[in-house]
Amino acid sequence: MHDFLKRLPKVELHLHIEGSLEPELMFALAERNGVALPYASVEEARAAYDFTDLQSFLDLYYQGMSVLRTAEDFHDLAMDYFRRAHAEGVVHVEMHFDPQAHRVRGIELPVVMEGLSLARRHAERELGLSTALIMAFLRDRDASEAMAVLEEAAPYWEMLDAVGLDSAERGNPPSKFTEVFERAARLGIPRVAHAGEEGPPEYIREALDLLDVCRIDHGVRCLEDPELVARLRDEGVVLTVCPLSNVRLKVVERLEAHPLPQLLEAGLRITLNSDDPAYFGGGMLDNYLACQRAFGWDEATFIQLAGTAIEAAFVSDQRRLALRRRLADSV
Ligand code: HPA
Ligand SMILES: [Zn+2]
Repeated sequence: MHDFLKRLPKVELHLHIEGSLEPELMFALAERNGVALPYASVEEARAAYDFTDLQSFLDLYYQGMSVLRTAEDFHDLAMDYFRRAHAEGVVHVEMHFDPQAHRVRGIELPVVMEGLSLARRHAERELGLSTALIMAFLRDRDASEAMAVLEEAAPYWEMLDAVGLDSAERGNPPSKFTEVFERAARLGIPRVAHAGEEGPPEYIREALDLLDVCRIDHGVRCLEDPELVARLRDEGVVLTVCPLSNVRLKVVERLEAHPLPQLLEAGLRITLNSDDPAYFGGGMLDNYLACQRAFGWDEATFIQLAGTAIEAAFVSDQRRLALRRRLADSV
């Protein structure tokens, strides 16, 4: 099964590129940029990744990215991840990035865009890995700031495959960002949002009704609301589920207790993703393998999951056909 899951062409729809920063690269960039870290060693950093909830993770996540200062840093960050992903059979990556988390530390959007854009071109050329870019707004900051970032991104609108919504969910409902997402819609930019990770099912409804999203990131708490589940199924809304993330952030107690089997049983369109692989104990292959161990899924189930991700990806018709063919050829 390991060989099959490694070979399976996997498409990742939910990844925070800043959350792919492994402690080794964090230390290398800290040295390159003269940034002090609160850890004495790579091992100490890893040992600190012991989270009680989403906020306890976000505190370390925002601290970790302090080493990212130049376009080269962002390029190296993304290429480091793309190489690892490619090595484990990932063929397409859609990455969220958090411009506000960089702007508050004096790193402006053009620096981030230059580094990530270069890495995307390198990944395509060197690895045959296609990528998409999702500019995320931090929901625990003001909507006016998100709007300002969207306007500031005008030179890059055509490079954005979508805008997203992440960071601390509780107390920050999607409705806070209705105007920002309406503006993105008028610009023709697709929309996704984190909802129903720690927040209630109502946030998933709001994301659909007010933000007009085409995918829900996480969404696992939908099961608390049978009517919502029926709607998600009828409308074919794709959920980007992150199994190891949910365990590490204590959304579920352990993977065996994760509602993934119920979500599939309910007829929902489910995908598997790594979220923040450097912090949550593994990348795409680790997530697939962990699900195999926890749920005993057969090959057909993984082919279905990988296929759903291909159908929901922000890719051209031509690329989607190529990905479908890769999937068919791999099994
Ligand atoms: O898992 C997450 N949830 C919400 N916001 C995030 N930002 C990075 N990772 C996450
Ligand atoms: Zn996420």
